Amino acid sequence: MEPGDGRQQGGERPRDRGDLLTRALGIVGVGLVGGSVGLAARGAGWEVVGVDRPEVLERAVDLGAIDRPSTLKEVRGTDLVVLAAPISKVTALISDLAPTDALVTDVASAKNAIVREAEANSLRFVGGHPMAGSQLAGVANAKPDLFHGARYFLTTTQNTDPNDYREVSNFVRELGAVPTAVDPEKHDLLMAALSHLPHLMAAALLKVASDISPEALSFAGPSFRDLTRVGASNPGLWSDILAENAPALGEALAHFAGAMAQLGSEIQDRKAIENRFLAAREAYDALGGILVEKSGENADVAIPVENRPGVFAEVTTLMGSNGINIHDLYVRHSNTERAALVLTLDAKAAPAARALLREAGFGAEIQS
Ligand SMILES: NC(=O)c1ccc[n+]([C@@H]2O[C@H](COP(=O)([O-])OP(=O)(O)OC[C@H]3O[C@@H](n4cnc5c(N)ncnc54)[C@H](O)[C@@H]3O)[C@@H](O)[C@H]2O)c1
Ligand SMILES: O=C(O)C(=O)C[C@]1(C(=O)O)C=C[C@@H](O)C=C1
Repeated sequence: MEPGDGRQQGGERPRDRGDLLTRALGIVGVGLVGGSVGLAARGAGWEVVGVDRPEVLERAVDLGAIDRPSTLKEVRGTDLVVLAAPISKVTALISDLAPTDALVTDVASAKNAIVREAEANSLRFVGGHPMAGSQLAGVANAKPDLFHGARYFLTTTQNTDPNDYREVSNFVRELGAVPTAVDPEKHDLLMAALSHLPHLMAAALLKVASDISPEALSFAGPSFRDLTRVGASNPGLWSDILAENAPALGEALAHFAGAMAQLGSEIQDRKAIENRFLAAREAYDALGGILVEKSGENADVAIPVENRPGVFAEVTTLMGSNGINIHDLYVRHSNTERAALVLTLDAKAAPAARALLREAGFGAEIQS
């Protein structure tokens, strides 16, 4: 798409820099996620304008998350618009933004209703959702590398234009994330189980322990902390997300209640509980770590290592001292006695890395 090709309906390009290669990005809602998009996009050469409250935009300019403040009317003339306001505001923003020929995406944590609204307004729309974030809010907590290596869902429906999908997925790669196509309904079911239910569970666990006595929480160990970290999430954001995904979350909650009741009925049956934990461990092992996009140029090398201090440094030093660049690394089975350290390397360097690792006494396999 060329800038200035007559797409603007009620909007102007933010700035005519006489440079056809400068791409203009409009971000509506410059908070934690919108600000992180802005920082990453500016780093990738986009001109970024933002729409939010004046004090937020002032801060966003100071932090380098946007080039300058803008308006909803003006962002209609940008090449790409990212809606990054709270989820309950997104459907209204879509109808306020229409009509526009700009390509529009969003970052909201539930997709079905938003995608339907965009299609009803005939927007060029590809819904988005980065699987990265934090319990913090606001542009002050935005980070340019928030999306690095993260899965980034992009919704597809029978109405999705393949060229629009390609443009948005290229943008997602520029943010450092890995695009993953998903049907909006399936996305919401997955998120109910993988994100929304865990947030509710954290709130419930914190309540159960707090109800025992006021000081109960001060006795908590690592397992309770691991399970409840997201209980400290932004309350406004989460009441919004959960309400938006209520139908799918209802299903996940019913399933969870059934699973808890089943476990409760088996507590005295040691064999049954042992089998439940064996199944749980297998499921946990399948979680993996950060996502690395596989291309013909990269290969993963999996190295079984003991869970002991210094072992990762031994491996990374071995690679570094032999001029082998590690693009990414993650650990599988991180809570067991042994772990698998997985390195992503240039495919050409993988055989040499395997030989070096084996010489140094590590098992190492190349995975395609
Ligand atoms: N926080 C996370 O971990 C996370 C991760 C992935 C996706 N998301 C999604 O990202 C979106 C934003 O979340 P966040 O964590 O960045 O929240 P945030 O509170 O940090 O930022 C939201 C921003 O939107 C602004 N805003 C509110 N109403 C607006 C409107 N009508 N027009 C323009 N701006 C408006 C607010 O002033 C604020 O600056 C949500 O839809 C959420 O579902 C969040
Ligand atoms: O890391 C966190 O704190 C998150 O909650 C991130 C998290 C999640 O994994 O559930 C939360 C909401 C987003 O929609 C995507 C990712």
